[in-house]
Amino acid sequence: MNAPKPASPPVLQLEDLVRRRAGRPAVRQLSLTLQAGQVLGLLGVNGAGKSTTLAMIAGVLLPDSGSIRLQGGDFLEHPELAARAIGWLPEAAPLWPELTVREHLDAHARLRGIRGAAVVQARDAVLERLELNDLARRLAGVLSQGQRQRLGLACALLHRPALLVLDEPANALDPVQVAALRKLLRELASDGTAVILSTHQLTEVTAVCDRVAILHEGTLRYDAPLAADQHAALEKTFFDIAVNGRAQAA
Ligand SMILES: Nc1ncnc2c1ncn2[C@@H]1O[C@H](COP(=O)(O)OP(=O)(O)OP(=O)(O)O)[C@@H](O)[C@H]1O
Repeated sequence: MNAPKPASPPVLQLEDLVRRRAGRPAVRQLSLTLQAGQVLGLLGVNGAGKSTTLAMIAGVLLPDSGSIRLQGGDFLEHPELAARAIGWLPEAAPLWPELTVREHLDAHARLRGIRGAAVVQARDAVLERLELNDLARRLAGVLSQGQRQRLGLACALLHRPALLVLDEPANALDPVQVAALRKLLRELASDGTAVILSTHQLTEVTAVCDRVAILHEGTLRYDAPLAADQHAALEKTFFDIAVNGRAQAA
């Protein structure tokens, strides 16, 4: 008889993450696990610690203590794991104004270790997916905010990461592009990509996420699956935590 196949490790495991900023705790003892194909919405009021959490997951900010495992590997000991496994879109996509859209994608491909014909393949796929073909030769410095956001997302997706980390991804997008982003995230999730996104928009969470976590003053106060049609319940939980610091019984 064949031995049962071992289950894949979670895409992301945070254990007791702590990070102080400007001498004050920004994230406290944060633990959570994300599986392939899950879309987690990270909510919280301004200053709750969302961006700090995402920056630690993306590897651009070191935790003071705690551990981060990516696909089972210790990410803090092997930061190179992030280049392969993570696609990261910070709050404002970091772009070089003097490079074209296409040059950005080529540069990102090389940074991710993609070489030769695979560069063109990866670049063309995201140009198509993010509807950037018409802008391929345009300089990033003259793109509109929404177009910059789409280019940032294309850079994050280029190497088909196992985990996509998005800080306010719908910022500056028009309603047509918001709908396209929702569809894209659902498609990625059904292909097994894990997504963690922070947002202030509860509607974004109810539209695309199957799980929601709420941070308050750096502490994880809520983490639960989100079924369809739960917008009203989520709104109540969010405001309970934002105003009283904890969820009230239904
Ligand atoms: N660069 C920084 N230097 C010092 N303190 C910072 C810095 N960035 C954030 N902080 C502090 O860390 C805490 C958490 O901020 P963070 O940006 O993670 O929250 P957030 O939930 O993403 O907020 P927002 O919704 O406003 O973007 C806040 O108290 C903030 O003042």
